Amino acid sequence: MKDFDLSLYLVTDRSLSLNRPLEYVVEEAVKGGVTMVQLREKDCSSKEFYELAVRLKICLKPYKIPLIINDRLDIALACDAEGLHIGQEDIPCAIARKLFGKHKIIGLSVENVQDAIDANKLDVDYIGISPVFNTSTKTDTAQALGLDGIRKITQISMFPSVGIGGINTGNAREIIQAGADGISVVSAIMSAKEPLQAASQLSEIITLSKKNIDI
Ligand SMILES: Cc1ncc(COP(=O)(O)OP(=O)(O)O)c(N)n1
Ligand SMILES: Cc1ncsc1CCOP(=O)(O)O
Ligand SMILES: [Mg+2]
Repeated sequence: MKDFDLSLYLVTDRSLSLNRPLEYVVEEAVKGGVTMVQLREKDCSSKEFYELAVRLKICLKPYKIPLIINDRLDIALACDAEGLHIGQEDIPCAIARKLFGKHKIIGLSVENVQDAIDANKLDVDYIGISPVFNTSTKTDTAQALGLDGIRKITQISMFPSVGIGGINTGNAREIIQAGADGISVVSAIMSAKEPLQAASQLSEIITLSKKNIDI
């Protein structure tokens, strides 16, 4: 049984970390309640990506928080990450599964209802509903799905899900109420003045939303 909790999933972006070291922000976020971490690097060499992945793996190990690598199966294999996140234009899921192994976590982005129907035939462990809202963190996205998109996709998907895109303390509750198992955020934690506090606030909202308790 794969052991992972999608409740509060941090996706990194060093350009949004207010010049603080990546490990500092990630560790504070984990102390605040982040349950999964994805290393997402769009502009660095393979060497740097690999070195960052190894450092984050060491940083997360004492907390037993899974490290997921964005896009790059080679880096995920090289650092023995717990998981890989792929999108619709990335390496095909079947190939990733074959090379990465059945015990590893594979997440797939779904950008519309048809993607979610197609994903039901694939060997993935979770889906990222992407994007829920427009965001300046990633501009090459499909059309925003909104809360209605989350409702439709979670109803037909066999897999646990996170919403991603424009999520913060103001709308996290709605994401869970619409049917997602968790939220995935970049700027709400990476750019927070106090990442520990930001994660802790989001974590509390998710916990209460799952119990259907008013805040
Ligand atoms: C949890 C999660 N969901 C969706 C995405 C987006 O993946 P993708 O569509 O491949 O886009 P990039 O992140 O590679 O730009 C994600 N990274 N994580
Ligand atoms: C990586 C990614 N995939 C879809 S939207 C997005 C960025 C989300 O960033 P933010 O949480 O800052 O809106
Ligand atoms: Mg991708």
